[in-house]
Amino acid sequence: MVHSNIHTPLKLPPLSQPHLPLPTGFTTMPLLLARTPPSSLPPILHHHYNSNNHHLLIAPSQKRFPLIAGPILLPRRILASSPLKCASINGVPILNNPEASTEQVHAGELLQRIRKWLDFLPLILPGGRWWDFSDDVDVQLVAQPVTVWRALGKMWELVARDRWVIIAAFSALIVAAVSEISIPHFLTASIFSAQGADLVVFHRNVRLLVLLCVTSGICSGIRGCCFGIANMILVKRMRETLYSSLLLQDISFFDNETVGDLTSRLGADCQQVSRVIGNDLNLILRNFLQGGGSLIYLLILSWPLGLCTLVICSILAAVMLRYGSYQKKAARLIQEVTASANDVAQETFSLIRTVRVYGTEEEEYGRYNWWLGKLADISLRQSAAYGVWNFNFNILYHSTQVIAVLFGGMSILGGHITAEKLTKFILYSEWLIYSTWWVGDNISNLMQSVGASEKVFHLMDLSPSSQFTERGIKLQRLMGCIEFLNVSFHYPSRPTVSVVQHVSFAVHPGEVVAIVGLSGSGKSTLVNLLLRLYEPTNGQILVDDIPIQDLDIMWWRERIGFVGQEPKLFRMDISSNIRYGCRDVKQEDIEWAAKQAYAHDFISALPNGYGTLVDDDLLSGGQKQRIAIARALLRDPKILILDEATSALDAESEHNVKGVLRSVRSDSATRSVIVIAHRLSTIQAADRIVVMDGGQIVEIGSHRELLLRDGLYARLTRKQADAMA
Ligand SMILES: Nc1ncnc2c1ncn2[C@@H]1O[C@H](COP(=O)(O)OP(=O)(O)OP(=O)(O)O)[C@@H](O)[C@H]1O
Repeated sequence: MVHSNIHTPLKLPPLSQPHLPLPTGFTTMPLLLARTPPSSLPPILHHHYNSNNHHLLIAPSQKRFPLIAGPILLPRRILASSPLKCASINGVPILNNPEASTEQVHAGELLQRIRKWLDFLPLILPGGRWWDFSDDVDVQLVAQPVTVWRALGKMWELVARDRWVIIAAFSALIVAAVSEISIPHFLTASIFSAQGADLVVFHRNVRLLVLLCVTSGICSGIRGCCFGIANMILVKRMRETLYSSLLLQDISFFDNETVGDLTSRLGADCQQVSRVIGNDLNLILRNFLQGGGSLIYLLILSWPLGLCTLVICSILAAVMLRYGSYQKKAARLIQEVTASANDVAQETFSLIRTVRVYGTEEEEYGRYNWWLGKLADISLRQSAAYGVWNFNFNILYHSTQVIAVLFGGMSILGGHITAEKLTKFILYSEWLIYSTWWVGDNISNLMQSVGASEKVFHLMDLSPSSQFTERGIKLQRLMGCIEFLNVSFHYPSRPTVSVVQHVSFAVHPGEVVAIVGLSGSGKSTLVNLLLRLYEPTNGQILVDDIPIQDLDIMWWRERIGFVGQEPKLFRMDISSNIRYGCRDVKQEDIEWAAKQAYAHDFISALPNGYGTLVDDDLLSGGQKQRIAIARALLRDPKILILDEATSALDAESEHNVKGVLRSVRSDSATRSVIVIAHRLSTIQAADRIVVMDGGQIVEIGSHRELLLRDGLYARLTRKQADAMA
């Protein structure tokens, strides 16, 4: 009897969604399921999906494990050990056959396996689909492919300042290569002169041999050392250039990039590229010179034999080029997949508390493991390609030996060639083929490095944000008058969602203006625009009647004190955290700022006081806010922006801190303050309150005026009062 559970087709998650791990006991399922051709399965089916009632289990790749459609017989032991209740694949039911005997099941399994391998075989033949990376690695390759010449040109730009190292390295390389390639000639000549009892020639050859050995040894040492230095210079410059290029990007760039991905570019990708000069180019040139020298020597010795070897080497070169471009593609994918795996790890570790509290360690492991699987998948094909390449090399290498012995032997018998010449021929043909192999191997490594460099070069080439390149106005005296004039804005990453619409209001010098509104109404976005983290899409922001984009950005930001919603601390001591962004600050000033922010007492109670090393996790939310407030106050800013800056403080600390925010150190000056707060009780004393709703200003006035108007502000105040009651 056959039980079946037919369900509506399962909705498969899109490729970009996190991939859930297989439930326990299902790891072998894909192999067992491989039964019928994948006629009705869409290509995305190499994902597995797990919801409350369904388990959809699909082989990791349709291509390599040709899959299933139609009813599927599940062995009892799998059903027994699994949480499977019902299952279907694209609406096709998985059937459960509890009546099948163990022998039947085993025979079925064996048949399925044989069928699977038979299906699999044509795919792994040269040109088969198994080798193709295009349709089963769903990573986005953002960067345009880089040609080897362009990559080498970029690398040269980076090391050109220290060209003496490169020149020394190449000079040593040429001398060492010529010395090494001459050794077999004198070696053979010495042996045969000894055999011919020609003492003078023998001694001369031995002296030359010693000289060549010493020269090649010294030059190899210089070559290795200089290429190592060139490598170090290249990686250092590359990381410097990449890091500074990233630091100077617009904030919107970071909305689209992840931290894990960027750190992977700086780490793994730069390291991979570092091999280019020290290993790849060095060896390619050395072997190219030696191979070229051997070929000329062979053609001089015997041109028919030399031509035969040349033909074999040309075939080897053709295989090598194909292999090299395959490796380049694989390397490119490996870098992308590694970056994605890093991304997952970085996200998990930075949110480890959330992971622990929600007990999602297994899911996170599954997510990371999914990328590792992809990595292994690509590396597997890379290794297989290496095996095929080695196979070709071996065949071709031994063919030269056979040809040399066959034709050479016949020539000796015919008296056309001497035994000494044939020995030299075999030695040099071996050298030639090995050089070709090495050149091939190194070219493929070079291709891999170039493949890895694509995203790095793409990022290095990004122009810095115009904010850093344009010089703006520095005002003699800043009054602190800010005016938003019909400002509208949408985030570059969401061009269709207008976050701020036609906003107009002013903050006069010395005024405290509060911005309130429901969550997501655009309050922080207004602050982002004022800090010029983004530019308005419409309208203007004026500072003392000057458009904000005409001001020098560094000058402008130095005059603003900003405390954000969740202040972050650097992994430095507390003094350095407070001093962050301020130059020439004395310890007394730091302590003054800490006292103003009511942070001095708790800092003094720490084991090392102001010298205590902190990071983002070591202090409470309120303590971090107080340090951030001290940081802002230390600048004695003309404009102070507080975005929920006191939300984590207790009522007493908040009251105390609020008192000092308005006061400035220099008595003659005033400070304009913009406060964003959800706790409406904290902004009642503001000179004006701007009420936002859905990206628009709906009310402006003092606390009393707004209560009398009985609009959104009055409603929000009443609701908060009710909640407190
Ligand atoms: N970097 C960003 N990229 C795209 N959209 C964003 C970005 N930052 C914020 N948004 C969107 O802009 C809208 C307004 O966000 P904003 O942070 O300004 O609201 P808010 O009023 O400050 O909210 P809250 O009171 O919760 O802090 C929200 O819909 C948010 O999803």
